[in-house]
Amino acid sequence: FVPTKIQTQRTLSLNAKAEEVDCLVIGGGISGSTLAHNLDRSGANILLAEARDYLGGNVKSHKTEDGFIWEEGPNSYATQPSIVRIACELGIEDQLVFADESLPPWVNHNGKLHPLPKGLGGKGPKGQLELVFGRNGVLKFALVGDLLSWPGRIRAGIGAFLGHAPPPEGKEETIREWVTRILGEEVFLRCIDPFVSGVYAGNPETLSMQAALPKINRIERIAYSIDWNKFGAIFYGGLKRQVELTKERKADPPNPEWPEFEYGNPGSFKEGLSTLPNAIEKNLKDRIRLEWKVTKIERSKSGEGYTATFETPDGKKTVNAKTLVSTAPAHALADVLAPIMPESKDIFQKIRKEVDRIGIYHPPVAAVTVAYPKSAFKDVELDNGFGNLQDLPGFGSLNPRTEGVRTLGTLWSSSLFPGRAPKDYNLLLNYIGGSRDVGIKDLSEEEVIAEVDKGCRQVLLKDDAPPPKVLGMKLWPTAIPQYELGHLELLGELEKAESKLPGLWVCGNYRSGVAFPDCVTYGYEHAKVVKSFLDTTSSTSDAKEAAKVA
Ligand SMILES: Cc1cc2nc3c(=O)[nH]c(=O)nc-3n(C[C@H](O)[C@H](O)[C@H](O)COP(=O)(O)OP(=O)(O)OC[C@H]3O[C@@H](n4cnc5c(N)ncnc54)[C@H](O)[C@@H]3O)c2cc1C
Ligand SMILES: C=Cc1c2[nH]c(c1C)Cc1[nH]c(c(CCC(=O)O)c1C)Cc1[nH]c(c(C)c1CCC(=O)O)Cc1[nH]c(c(C)c1C=C)C2
Repeated sequence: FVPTKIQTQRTLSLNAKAEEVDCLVIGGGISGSTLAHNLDRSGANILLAEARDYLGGNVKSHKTEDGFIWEEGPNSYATQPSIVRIACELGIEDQLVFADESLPPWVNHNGKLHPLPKGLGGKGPKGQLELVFGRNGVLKFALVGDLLSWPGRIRAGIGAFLGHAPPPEGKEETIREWVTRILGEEVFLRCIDPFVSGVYAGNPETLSMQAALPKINRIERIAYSIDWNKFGAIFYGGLKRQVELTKERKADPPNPEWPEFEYGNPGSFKEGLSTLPNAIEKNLKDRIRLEWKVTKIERSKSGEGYTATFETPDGKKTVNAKTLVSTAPAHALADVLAPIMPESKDIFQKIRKEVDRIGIYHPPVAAVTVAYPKSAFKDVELDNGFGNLQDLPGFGSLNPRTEGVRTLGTLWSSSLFPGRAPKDYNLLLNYIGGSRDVGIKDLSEEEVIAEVDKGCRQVLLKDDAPPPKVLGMKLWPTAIPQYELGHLELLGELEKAESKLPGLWVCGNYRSGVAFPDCVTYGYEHAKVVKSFLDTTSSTSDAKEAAKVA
């Protein structure tokens, strides 16, 4: 119990210190920091508040004295114009590095590595037909090296070209249901299952096809919209999607002064991905509040805008903001938003029977970086003329869940970008855990590293390889949001609740896409939305003031 008088005094002293801003951005990951950067450039008076003591969220790069550069979270991005644009604005364009796009991702099948087809990240085996879908939704026509058996290829060919069962009416499909319906079980197990691990660390039996891989799902909808489920219907959908992509690119072409880049090419910065948030931090300086954790968001007492309360190393702080954007993860929000958005608990803590979850699930993933001498790698020639495994010619390797390797996948970091390891070493970033292996969070660091070392030996190393040089092991307890069945419905509810709160937006990678470039593009696009809102409301209040004076 606090006597009313003291309570009032405390409120007054808090109010006396409250900062006033045009836009308060909560969460300093890639979404929040790029949004703050763009708003600041537009002339808005902003504040960026982040719970941790650095900007970047799950992006964190390291450099060691003995010449390794490694990442605790994401390793690369598939290049989009938004990344090149922001790098130029921040003066870090000379730090951009792009990998050789012909480096394929490999899939481990029956103890042998097979290049993953073009469109799922790789260039694919030359001169062969593919039969899978690219992430951007473009259907490629190729048969995949010897990753698929002949019956598997025939089944996929029939499904793609001659016809398949129509989508079930009124029922949302999982990724597994969608792929097996169209292309068959083998394509699912050998191509799509590892691909889903390599993006969501997820479970294709609970991920929603429509929500998690929307561009691919759209191809089928386009094909069905022309009611032509015969030879070439999906082919037509793929072509139509390709035309749409070309139009999108032509509508917003890259600035000719920017460094040249290829859409979708894997990229980073010379000293790692943290170069981006570090440059934003340097630019925004006193507009950033680190170790500020938001605990409550309310309507401002004035009735205009919002008041956010933070726990900080200097005690409780409040900020009054005309507009407020949250980019904090979904699991951090239910209580914080409750005073202003009564629906928030229903949305962010919803019991979702269809997938046996509460709210939007973020599974644990451990990122373990290890290095082995090049001589420790198997001396075997890889398929399709890519060279010897000792040179690690590729993006990385993925382990389908049927292969008995606990590690989901290994990025061949020193092959992707030059200068990441001393010349006698190969640097490997392993991801282990995810929706289908949540037990990872209960292991000790040593146990996780031992599992990763075992996986590297199963796939890449000679029997007598020395123990690894361990550079880092980071457990992300809530790593990547899962776009599972019911996700789009949940986002619909959020949109409805948000529409009742003008000038407040609840955003993040659970809404605008999980990829690093999606977050950078979001920061660019959403700044326009906020700025336009600020401009409209300030011209309305100017008009009101003018009317009063008159
Ligand atoms: C292990 C891993 C590997 C990945 N690999 C890749 C990859 O190779 N390529 C790729 O494109 N993408 C990759 N991703 C995905 C991509 O990195 C993320 O989706 C992206 O970085 C998310 O950025 P964000 O700003 O939306 O969220 P976050 O990075 O989660 O940022 C949200 C921020 O909000 C802060 N916050 C939380 N609660 C509060 C609070 N109460 N008050 C204030 N602040 C709060 C957090 O501290 C955090 O900094 C990977 C992700 C992970 C986890
Ligand atoms: C095996 C586990 C994981 C690997 N990466 C991730 C996990 C969980 C996380 C991740 N990787 C990418 C994204 C963004 C996806 C997107 O929508 O673009 C996320 C969330 C990027 C990515 N991963 C692979 C490809 C081909 C791409 C796109 C290209 C790029 O960003 O440069 C495949 C892949 N992922 C992993 C490996 C080992 C691998 C292929 C060999 C690791």
